[in-house]
Amino acid sequence: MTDTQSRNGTLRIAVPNKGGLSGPAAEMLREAGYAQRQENSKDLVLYDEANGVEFFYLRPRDVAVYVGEGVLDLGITGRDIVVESGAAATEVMQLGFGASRFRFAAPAGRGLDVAGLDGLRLATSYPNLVAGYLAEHNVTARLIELDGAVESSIRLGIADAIADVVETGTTLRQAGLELFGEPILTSEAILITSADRPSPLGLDQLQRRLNGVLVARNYVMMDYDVSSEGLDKAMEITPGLESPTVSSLARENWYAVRSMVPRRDAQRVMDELWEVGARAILVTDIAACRL
Ligand SMILES: Nc1ncnc2c1ncn2[C@@H]1O[C@H](COP(=O)(O)OP(=O)(O)OP(=O)(O)O)[C@@H](O)[C@H]1O
Ligand SMILES: O=P(O)(O)OC[C@H]1O[C@H](OP(=O)(O)OP(=O)(O)O)[C@H](O)[C@@H]1O
Ligand SMILES: [Mg+2]
Repeated sequence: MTDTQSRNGTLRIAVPNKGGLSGPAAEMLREAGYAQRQENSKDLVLYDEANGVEFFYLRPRDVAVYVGEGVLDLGITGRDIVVESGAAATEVMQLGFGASRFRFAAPAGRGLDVAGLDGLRLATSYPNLVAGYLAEHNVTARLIELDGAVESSIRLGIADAIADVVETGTTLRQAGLELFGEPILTSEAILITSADRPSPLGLDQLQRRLNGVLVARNYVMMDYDVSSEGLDKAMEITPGLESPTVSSLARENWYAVRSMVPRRDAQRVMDELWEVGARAILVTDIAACRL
């Protein structure tokens, strides 16, 4: 069998081969128990026999095309890229990495707004996404399509404003630009499938695994001891996902409580538990879970 021939019953998943999404996508799949190619590998395809999944390493923009055409069952890429491609792809789940906003920017102090773009030159690598937004707002600008480093286009005199991916905003600031208008799109890495075909077999299991990774990343397990006086208040502080586990301790009127807590709240929750009399408060990472 050649690299790209279909294997019966195998789930075929497109994964970014390059760019900012490629490392985190592979890491997430690895954490979900799938085989992934080695870092810096140039492999185009990887067959994970144990899980019955075949991974195809493609350009992020092409991921949307292959999945939209129904050639591959599922794909991981950015929401902005999917919208730009116009592919017939449906978002199945958000993956919690690759977050960005797609925004307009112009030289700082120019005071431009979206209506003011009428008749101006607007540089972008996402012309379809921008054209759709401008049409909705009845604005006609001349789109200058560039491959990247769009922030330089104004200084170089080819454009008056830009529309581009913003993560930290550092690139914009360094180019002396400032944001204007509302975000055109809020993006992150997503799992997509064909809009025209039935859900592929195996999607549910993949989703459960990826969800498990998200929960393991975003939650910690918190254990503590508390006396009967503080128990109700403590349980209010740590309600858990469904309900905390409460077990009696050998010491009379004392309980051991176990509950999942959002990772980012862990320190605040520990302070609050301490205030209501909880002691021996322990936080542990969740290595994996299925909820
Ligand atoms: N700081 C960032 N810069 C660029 N893209 C980002 C950033 N943060 C998140 N993303 C997302 O990554 C995707 C862009 O991936 P893509 O591979 O096209 O570009 P890249 O990561 O900038 O790589 P390159 O430009 O080197 O090809 C988009 O979905 C975008 O929203
Ligand atoms: O808000 P920031 O954190 O500064 O990140 C956003 C910048 O990063 C990306 O550029 P990239 O490095 O991918 O180069 P490119 O423009 O050539 O794609 C993107 O196109 C922005 O320019
Ligand atoms: Mg880029």
